[in-house]
Amino acid sequence: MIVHPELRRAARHARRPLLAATLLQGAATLTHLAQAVLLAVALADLARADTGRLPWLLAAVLAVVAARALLGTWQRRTATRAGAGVRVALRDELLAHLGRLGPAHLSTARAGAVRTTLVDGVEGVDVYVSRYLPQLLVTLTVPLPVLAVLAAVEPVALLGLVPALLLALCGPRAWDRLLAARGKEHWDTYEGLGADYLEALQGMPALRAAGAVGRTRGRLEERSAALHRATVAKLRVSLIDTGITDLAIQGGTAAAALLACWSAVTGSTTATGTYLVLLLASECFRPVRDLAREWHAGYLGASAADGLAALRTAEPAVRDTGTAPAHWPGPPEVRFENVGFTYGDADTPALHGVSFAARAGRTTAIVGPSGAGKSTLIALLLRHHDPQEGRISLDGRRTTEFALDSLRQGIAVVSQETYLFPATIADNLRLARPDATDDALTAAARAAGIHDEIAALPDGYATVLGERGATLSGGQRQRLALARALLADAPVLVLDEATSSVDERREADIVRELLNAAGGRTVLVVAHRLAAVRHADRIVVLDAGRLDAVGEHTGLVEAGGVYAQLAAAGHAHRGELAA
Ligand SMILES: Nc1ncnc2c1ncn2[C@@H]1O[C@H](COP(=O)(O)OP(=O)(O)OP(=O)(O)O)[C@@H](O)[C@H]1O
Repeated sequence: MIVHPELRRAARHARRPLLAATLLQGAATLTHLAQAVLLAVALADLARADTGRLPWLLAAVLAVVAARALLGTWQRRTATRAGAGVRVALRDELLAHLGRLGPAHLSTARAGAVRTTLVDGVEGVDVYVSRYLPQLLVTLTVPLPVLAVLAAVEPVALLGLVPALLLALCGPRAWDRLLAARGKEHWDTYEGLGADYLEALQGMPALRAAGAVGRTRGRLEERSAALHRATVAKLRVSLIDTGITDLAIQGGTAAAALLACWSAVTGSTTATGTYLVLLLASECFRPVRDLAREWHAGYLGASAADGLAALRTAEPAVRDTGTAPAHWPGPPEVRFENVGFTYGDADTPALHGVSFAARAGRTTAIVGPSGAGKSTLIALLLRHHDPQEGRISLDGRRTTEFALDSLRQGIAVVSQETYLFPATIADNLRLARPDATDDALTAAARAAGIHDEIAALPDGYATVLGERGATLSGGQRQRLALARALLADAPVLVLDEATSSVDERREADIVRELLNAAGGRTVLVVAHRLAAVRHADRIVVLDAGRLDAVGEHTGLVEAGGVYAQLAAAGHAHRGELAA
């Protein structure tokens, strides 16, 4: 008997169709009982050589069989609807929660494992709800009225049936804990294997470059073998479960038959009573047999239940308690005041006492050596985390006061990692604004310096991109992502290493064009290469999590601090490349 609080909770999403499916299942089971009663009466008549009622009885049996076929079809349809309802509601709920968890969650959880839970885990719950649960409810209720009928006909038959029923239903419970542990082990291995495969596929270029494809294949084979072992271990325990149930069913039916025969021999029961006991004894166990048949369906859902519960109850890194809409009359000023932040159990803070303002409608560049805290600053602005010290505000209002969705919609981000979906270029652009006109698409693409290349493609904006935008070069993908951000028309635009895949001269041009196109927005540009930021209205220099300086290009170079070192390193690098 497989029950899990998470599965009970999921079933609530489709209470009505589930109730209907259970009632129909019960009705279909009752047709077996009716059939048994009719056949018992017919056999008793035959034994007495009384054939007067026989045609009617046989016609009634046929009607019952037809009714069962109808009820069965109706039940399957209703159960499928219940399962689909649960599946859709559960996925909606989990996806909405994943949205609240944000990218911070995926920096600790493995994407492949989350995918397995969302796809296979939810499918498992669907099957549990649509097949196992109705049968479980029927199994717990139907044998009781059958036993009551048998008690009226031949009470002595209960001596064989009741202990056997109790053994069939309660015996396997002794193994429940072990079975649950094996199920969890199996699910964890399955989830891990899914994550391994996804990471191996996504990281194939890096694995090839490092000559590690063979080693990875070996590891995946080991993981597959571990999954096989977990499956066999699970099946071994389940065989004990099935064995006990079968033993009880066979033993109970045989005992009831023997007792019925004994009653017939001693003459304490009528012929009809004896046939009734013989046929109903078997029907008494039918729901238990049917439940055993659906066991696998139930087990799949139960194995996934812990993973689903973990994902559903995962705590987001930030609380969405703000209510203010992120709408401003003009582009807002973004202000960081004494911001301090330390990741999880890191020893040193990623940011410490950082204060500066990105002026409204202007471009502010954030530069600094690797690990200086630039990306962390942007993550805090987007509230992927909240700072432990200080405050970040937009036009004087703390980021925590805005509704999270609204805040994130108000800030368009183009990061180093662009994601393009396997769809047309136009569809990828319209992700940002579904109602954008073709002219708006072209204008954004022009500003991002990608229009001419799109127009030169045989299908232009209707070109279908490969998986993760694979049919475009890295630089083209980044510029397409830039166009998408421009189209979003958010008052704040963040370019986080957004042009790092573009060559340096092109980068400076694109950034200049972009800043023209982004006119009227507050822009924050994070870049390694200073060519991309030298024309910014203001440059913020970070070093090891602290603010080193704020100024504009010439002044900062003359001041001779970290910025001047970065500029010198850039010159040296260009020199090396030219040599
Ligand atoms: N998810 C994380 N968990 C723990 N520490 C982190 C995490 N992300 C960044 N850090 C640490 O925080 C510090 C700042 O990192 P951050 O990525 O913000 O720097 P950055 O200036 O953007 O670097 P880069 O230019 O190399 O991208 C670094 O010491 C880094 O190791």
